[in-house]
Amino acid sequence: MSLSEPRLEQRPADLSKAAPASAPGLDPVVLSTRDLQVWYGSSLALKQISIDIPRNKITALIGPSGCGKSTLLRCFNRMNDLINGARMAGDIRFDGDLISGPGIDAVSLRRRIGMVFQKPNPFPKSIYNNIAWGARINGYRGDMDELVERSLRRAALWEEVKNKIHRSGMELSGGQQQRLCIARTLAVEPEVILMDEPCSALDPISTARVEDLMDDLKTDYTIVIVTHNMQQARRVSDLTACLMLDETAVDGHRTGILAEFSPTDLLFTNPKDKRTEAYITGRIG
Ligand SMILES: Nc1ncnc2c1ncn2[C@@H]1O[C@H](COP(=O)(O)OP(=O)(O)OP(=O)(O)O)[C@@H](O)[C@H]1O
Repeated sequence: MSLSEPRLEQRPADLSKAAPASAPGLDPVVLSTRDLQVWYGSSLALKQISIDIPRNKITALIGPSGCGKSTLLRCFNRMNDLINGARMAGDIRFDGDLISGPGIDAVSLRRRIGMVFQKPNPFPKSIYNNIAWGARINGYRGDMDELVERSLRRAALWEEVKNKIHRSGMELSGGQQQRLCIARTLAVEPEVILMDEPCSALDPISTARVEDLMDDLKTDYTIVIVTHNMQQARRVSDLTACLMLDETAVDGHRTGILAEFSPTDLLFTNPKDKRTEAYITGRIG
């Protein structure tokens, strides 16, 4: 199936139920959902998620396993369209434009909302071509050498690879591969970078490099990161959304809900929601 052919079925949003979990403050909102629901087959994976993601901030999504963090992340650039049986209801807006409806060009959406995955996944190509390939496909007509260098510099990798730019990207360490994947994402000049547990396969030193890089990137990009690591959420994010499993679900399905969305300092020191408190103190696993 072509990436540009959305498979998700649409149902109208019941906006009356949607109480947005807005980011406090005056930051402009770049991504928002209203009463977002996602099913896999007949199983409701996410229930009534209404959230406003602010621009040029790092927003962390935390919560117990299976509460729908990755599902929510994938909604933002329509990656769930690629999953058989996935469907959603509700609104998702990007820069105010509805992106959850039919007829969305998912390829150009994913150019503007890039994604970095848990396991570094460089192409089996040279470091240079890992950057240049996507840019060429996207019709880049500028100076390719300059784009490759700029992207690698922006991802804090240039100094480590500048003398072996035509060697395979697969020869790099795991942490370097992840920064190469970030450089590849940056090369198509997205506005938002979605990161799904980007450090879970990395050692502590590589993790620290990626975290430093994220902090640097937020001046130009909005970042949404899924992490299991609460210390990481505390270290890197400005805001944290805590998803939990819906205790009222009676059909045995695991359904995720948004328990709390707050500035990270506040969420970890003075959580408003009892379930958030139970999760961050380790009483819910
Ligand atoms: N491709 C899929 N097909 C069917 N069900 C899925 C699929 N992906 C996720 N699910 C289900 O949706 C629910 C949410 O999964 P998701 O991976 O989004 O949660 P998560 O919070 O990111 O989990 P984890 O922390 O374990 O990675 C789970 O019950 C999961 O089994």
